[in-house]
Amino acid sequence: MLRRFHSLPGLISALFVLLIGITGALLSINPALDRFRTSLPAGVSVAELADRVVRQYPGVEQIQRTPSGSLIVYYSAPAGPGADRVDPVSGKAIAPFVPSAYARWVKQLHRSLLLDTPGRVVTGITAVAMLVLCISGMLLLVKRVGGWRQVIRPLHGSRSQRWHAQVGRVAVAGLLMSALTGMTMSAATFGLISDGMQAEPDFPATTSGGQPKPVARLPALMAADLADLRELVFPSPGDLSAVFTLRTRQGDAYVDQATGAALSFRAHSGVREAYELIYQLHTGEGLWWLGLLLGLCALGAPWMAVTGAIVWWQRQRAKPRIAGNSTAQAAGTVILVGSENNSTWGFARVLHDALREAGQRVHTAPMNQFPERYDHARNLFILTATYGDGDAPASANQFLTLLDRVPANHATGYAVLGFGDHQFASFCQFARDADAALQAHGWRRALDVATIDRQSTQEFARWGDTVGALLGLPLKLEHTPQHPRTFSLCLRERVDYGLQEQEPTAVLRFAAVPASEPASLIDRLFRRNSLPRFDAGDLVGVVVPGSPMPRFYSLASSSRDGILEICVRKQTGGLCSTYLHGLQPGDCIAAFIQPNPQFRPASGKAAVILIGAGTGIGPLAGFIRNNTGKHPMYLYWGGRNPESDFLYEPELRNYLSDRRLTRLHTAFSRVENGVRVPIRLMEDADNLRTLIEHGGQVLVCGSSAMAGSVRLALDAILAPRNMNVRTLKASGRYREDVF
Ligand SMILES: Cc1cc2nc3c(=O)[nH]c(=O)nc-3n(C[C@H](O)[C@H](O)[C@H](O)COP(=O)(O)O)c2cc1C
Repeated sequence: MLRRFHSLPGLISALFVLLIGITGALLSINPALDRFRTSLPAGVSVAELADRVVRQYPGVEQIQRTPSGSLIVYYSAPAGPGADRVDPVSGKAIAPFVPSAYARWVKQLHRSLLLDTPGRVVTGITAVAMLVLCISGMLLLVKRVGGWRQVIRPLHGSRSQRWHAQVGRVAVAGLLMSALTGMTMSAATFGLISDGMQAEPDFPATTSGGQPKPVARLPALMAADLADLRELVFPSPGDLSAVFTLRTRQGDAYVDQATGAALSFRAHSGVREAYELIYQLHTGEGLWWLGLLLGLCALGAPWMAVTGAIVWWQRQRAKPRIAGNSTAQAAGTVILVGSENNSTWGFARVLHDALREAGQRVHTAPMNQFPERYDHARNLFILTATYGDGDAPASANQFLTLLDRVPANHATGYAVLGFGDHQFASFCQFARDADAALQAHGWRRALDVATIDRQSTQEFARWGDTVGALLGLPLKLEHTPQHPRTFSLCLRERVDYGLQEQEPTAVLRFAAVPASEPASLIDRLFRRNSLPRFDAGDLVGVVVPGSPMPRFYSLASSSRDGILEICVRKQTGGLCSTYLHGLQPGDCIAAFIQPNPQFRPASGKAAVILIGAGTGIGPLAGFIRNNTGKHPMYLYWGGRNPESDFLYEPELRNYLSDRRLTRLHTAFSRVENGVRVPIRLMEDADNLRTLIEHGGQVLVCGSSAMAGSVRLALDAILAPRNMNVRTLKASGRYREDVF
């Protein structure tokens, strides 16, 4: 919803935002140029200046001071009227004042797109759109990084996404100010609000009518400081009843040319002063440095418009395409999909097409778009993946809440198909939860919940047969999933552990270029052959030759480290771990990155408690390596034997000495009086309780059995403070990467 609120006004106004941003940036240079062309002497009165000007220009009609300090004299001379920029010290001409046609054109383009009133309406609306974009963009960013405190953290996502958000968070303050002030100025132009400019002083009913005094001796002009001057209009020569019009920062007055008295004076109203401040904050006039800052921010606007459009386009292209999708109301069958990385959509599309071929009207949508009404639906199929430790994937994270709002339809029979991986303890847990919730809400179950392990083509085809039998249709569901485009990784280095314990474990470090071929200058310049962007805690999908299913490993490095590092234990009969353990430096593999953004240490001063066992140390070591800010980090790690499988031992010692790691607690099980991680946690219970009470975050990585016993230990540790793992999880302070 928030994203739509951001992208819709963004797409509609992109062209205008682009134009107004560029012209705004160009205009922002003028106050600075103006400021550096003139410097006003201090302590000079308007009378002194007027006197100097009159000496040089006997036919002076008006002296104007621009907000940036330039003095313009308008005069009449025998050769005709003219205007000069003058030196305030001598009153002499610096140069003829010829307003730049180019600057005027840019200003008109900025204000009205050269279209007069309709153009002004459009620029006013664009200012409103910019305001909406700034606010919604900021909220989206906060949501994406996981809170206001995290907004300055490095960003993830595609290059355009990162650049869009990167520039956005720098420019947002300036753009917000320009949008707000621009909106106010537009509203004043159309008379929707007052700018306070209408209030003129009353024209004096009578004047002294005496002989004019020299301008240098007129008290009202002597009392006015040049720094406050806006405009001085001279009386027509020879007209004894005429007066000077003096406009200053404080207000406007008429001045008797014989006595020099201010005949009437009207101070500027609060509204006018506010409007002038808004004008200044928008244009930077009189505040050249602000003008330049706003100009830089305004340059961000076209950048945001272009990158925003690219991000939108990429998202559209990535959206699963479902041909012949009926509306929810018209459809006889509804398919709802819960997916994080889109592979479940491929299965849903096959089911959708097969049902359509069998003559059904089918509506397929994400689970988060659970329609409130289906008038004709007799079948509801839910195909969903599971993430985290039994949690909902992104496109289904609202489903259980939505279920409370949608009344059960007894004419509709439902069937849930879960997609998951048996390596995870909570295999297809979210599918089971969705099934249980539907039943609890009174929906009619047509088929028992079924599960698909690792996107198995055969299991899906078998489920298709069951569905076909249920519907009385000849359904043939054939789908072989495609994994994302892979890139090549070549092994640079390996460090072997665990041989003594018959538990071979290796830290494998890969680079994008084979070790034998150093990257060429061209490659380096264009980042060819470089690693894609990833962070410690993300996953790498390794594709074993001849196996259709990739295997995932948690990353122990970030792409900034220049290597891709994983920690792999050789499993008995494990296809991928055997393949990886067989690699020698120089050997290359095919792989792809799967982001896992929720498994990250929070920024800030609160402690990060890292808990792991075995190869679970991988991402945790990566987090510590990146902790260059030396935030408090505590590691509790369990292995078998310190002699043979103390993974990352030298690195951890270095991290302790340079304070990237605050404290290390190890637990070895295959030594005399061996212990496991939960025991170490219990021994350090007081400290852990205090750290967590003060906002500490817990990140756990390891086997599901270890994660289960860690949960139990922490529940016991936190019980005296009425806290538990469940509440920490709900507030995002307890994250697990479990295998
Ligand atoms: C980080 C991560 C966590 C996962 N957690 C679970 C889990 O707890 N239980 C499970 O059965 N499968 C889990 N899986 C496996 C996915 O549910 C499975 O690969 C699914 O087919 C992905 O579907 P999708 O591409 O549509 O998101 C996880 C996968 C990843 C990458």
